Amino acid sequence: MSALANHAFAKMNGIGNEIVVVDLRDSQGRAQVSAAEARAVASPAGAPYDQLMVLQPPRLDGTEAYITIYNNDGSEAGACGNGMRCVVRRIFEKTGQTTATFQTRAGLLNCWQGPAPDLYTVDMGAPKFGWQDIPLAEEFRDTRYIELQVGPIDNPVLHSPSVVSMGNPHAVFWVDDVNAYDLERFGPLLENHPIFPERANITLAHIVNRDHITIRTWERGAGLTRACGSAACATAVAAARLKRANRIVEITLPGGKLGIEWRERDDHVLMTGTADFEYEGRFDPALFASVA
Ligand SMILES: N[C@H](CCC[C@H](N)C(=O)O)C(=O)O
Repeated sequence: MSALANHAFAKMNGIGNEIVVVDLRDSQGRAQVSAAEARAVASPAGAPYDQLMVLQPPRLDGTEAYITIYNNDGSEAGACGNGMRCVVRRIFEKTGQTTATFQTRAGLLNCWQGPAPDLYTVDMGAPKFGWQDIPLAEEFRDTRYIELQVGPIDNPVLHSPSVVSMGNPHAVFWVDDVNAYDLERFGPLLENHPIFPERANITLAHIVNRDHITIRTWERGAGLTRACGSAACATAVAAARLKRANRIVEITLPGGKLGIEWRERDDHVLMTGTADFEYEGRFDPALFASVA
């Protein structure tokens, strides 16, 4: 039987990024979730989400949990900033802690209570810029802009994105108005472009001024979302690398705003924002009847 059958979950959101948190740290035996189970949870009879955060028993001393992150198509996401803030809020409220370290595929993430009681900060680690790190299918020495476009060759609609890995692949297209493009149409084309062998999260970004950027993101494996925390980090870093923004910026997303700092001293990216609890539930075993 699925480890998720009858298991408790929390439905939350990180500025509108739909997140489900499942704590399997106490489960006897199998604490793994298959792609088919993750898709079943995302179905209308389950708890529809953009990302599912599964807490598994810690694998390293000093960490609270090993977290596996799923997109709603069942694929694994290396990183999820908004989901991390939701997990952090949940743990802090239960334990009274104000700091915690988690392990994910992208490495160790330190998290702490932010500068106000409703704010949570996640140290998302250092960005990576090498073409193999993102990864790209071919060599680009300079990833501040890469050659990639959609639309007519002589008059592309979108072109020359910056690419960054925040533990997951991001392409950031610089535009004057993030709402002027049909991201639902171009998002899937770019997400699945052969230049991205592991697909990519696709962001439109408008630099309002050196302290403020507006973005909209088409997420790999989840589609249009109201917020993507790692995309906010990727955008802040890419803009600073181009010397078009400061290392501390505010990012406005459709669902709210995030504070991002690309810290000079260690290259780490700190993301600060809210996390909202919506409801708790238990998964109906019937959801998993036909999945392995
Ligand atoms: N919403 C998430 C990112 C999910 C990324 C995922 N779509 C992928 O890389 O596959 C965030 O707040 O960072």
